[in-house]
Amino acid sequence: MASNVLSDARRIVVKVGSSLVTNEGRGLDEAAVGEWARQLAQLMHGDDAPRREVIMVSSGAVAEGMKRLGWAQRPSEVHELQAAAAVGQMGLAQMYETKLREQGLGSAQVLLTHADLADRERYLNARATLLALLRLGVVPVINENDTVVTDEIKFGDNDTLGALVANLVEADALVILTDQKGLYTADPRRDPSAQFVHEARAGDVTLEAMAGGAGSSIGRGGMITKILAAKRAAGSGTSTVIAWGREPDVLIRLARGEAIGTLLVAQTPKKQARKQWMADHLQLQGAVTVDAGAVNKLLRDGKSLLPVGMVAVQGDFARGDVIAIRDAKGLEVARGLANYASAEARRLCGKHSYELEPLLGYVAEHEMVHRDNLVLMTSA
Ligand SMILES: Nc1ncnc2c1ncn2[C@@H]1O[C@H](COP(=O)(O)OP(=O)(O)O)[C@@H](O)[C@H]1O
Ligand SMILES: N[C@@H](CCC(=O)OP(=O)(O)O)C(=O)O
Repeated sequence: MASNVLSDARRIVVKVGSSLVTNEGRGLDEAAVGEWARQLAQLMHGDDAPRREVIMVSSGAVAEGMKRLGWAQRPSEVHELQAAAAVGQMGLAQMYETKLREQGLGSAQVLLTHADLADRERYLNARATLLALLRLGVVPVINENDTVVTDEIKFGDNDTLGALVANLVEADALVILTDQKGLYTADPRRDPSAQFVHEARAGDVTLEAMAGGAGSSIGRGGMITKILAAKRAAGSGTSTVIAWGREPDVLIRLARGEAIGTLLVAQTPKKQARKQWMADHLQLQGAVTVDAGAVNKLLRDGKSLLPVGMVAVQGDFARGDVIAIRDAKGLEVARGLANYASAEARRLCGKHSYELEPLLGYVAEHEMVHRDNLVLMTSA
């Protein structure tokens, strides 16, 4: 049904997991990376098909660092993990550089944190740099900047990072290569009767119930983060394929339209880029709780959020920060740029527009969040 998703894709993000890259933690799998590099070269310079732009998102720094440091057990101490990532990332970068160069391709290492993408200026900077690299025919090889991340600024897993990168560059497809053939109705390591899922809609909540955590001690996210990544990527119109990284010619065959792996088709309308940026914030500075009338105005009428509909304010945020808008049950119905800082917002709860100036001594805007700066996170 949707076999043209990959064959039509011009800009592709390929994410590879730790267990593939490091041979289940035994050490960098140069042959596998060499294989992907060969396929990338064919996709990028192929004579038989339109040329593609490819970005790699590669895990494996922690697993490779542990191997190089002689650690059998994943450390629980965060700075040890970060040290392992710093050691392993050297090996990863070196290997990609060598294997891509053997294919006549340039490569570039890009290490990101969530804080880089949450800040609008740095986000636009990262986007411009990645697009410049693609124009130059260079393959960006991206990983999380594990050495400096704290809980507040981390993506957590590279499936999420892959989706955010796909949104950042408005990729046509996200290919997640892993150690399984794709998604099964249950974790095939635990349930031998699990059925293979060939195709589904990205964002279908029934998929989340099928997907479990990581099957090995090497991977981080497991299948659930891949399913959620597909849902996230669908926001920018990106469809996702989850496939086995050792499938012969996997990338080339996918690009030819062959149905391998699990295809998760993006069907949600593409969000405007700036709204997608807001939707992709993994951590927010704060939130406002609004009444049922305000929820209706936002979801059904596409209106701005006015202070009169606000009931409570949570967190500590500044004007211009992205904040969540929650209903009385705590469900995030929308998010957007705050026109007032949290201290002022607390004073504005339930107030009509004509009350704002006497209360504050000035009026910046009548809306707490203007509809142009607002993205819905749920449907009516
Ligand atoms: N429904 C499912 N279908 C396929 N794999 C699943 C499912 N639920 C859990 N898994 C597990 O997810 C693992 C892949 O995730 P992970 O180990 O994080 O890999 P990667 O390092 O490639 O990101 C598989 O090896 C499998 O055991
Ligand atoms: N940034 C980490 C990747 C963590 C991660 O998400 O791993 P995986 O589930 O194998 O994709 C690393 O390079 O070790």
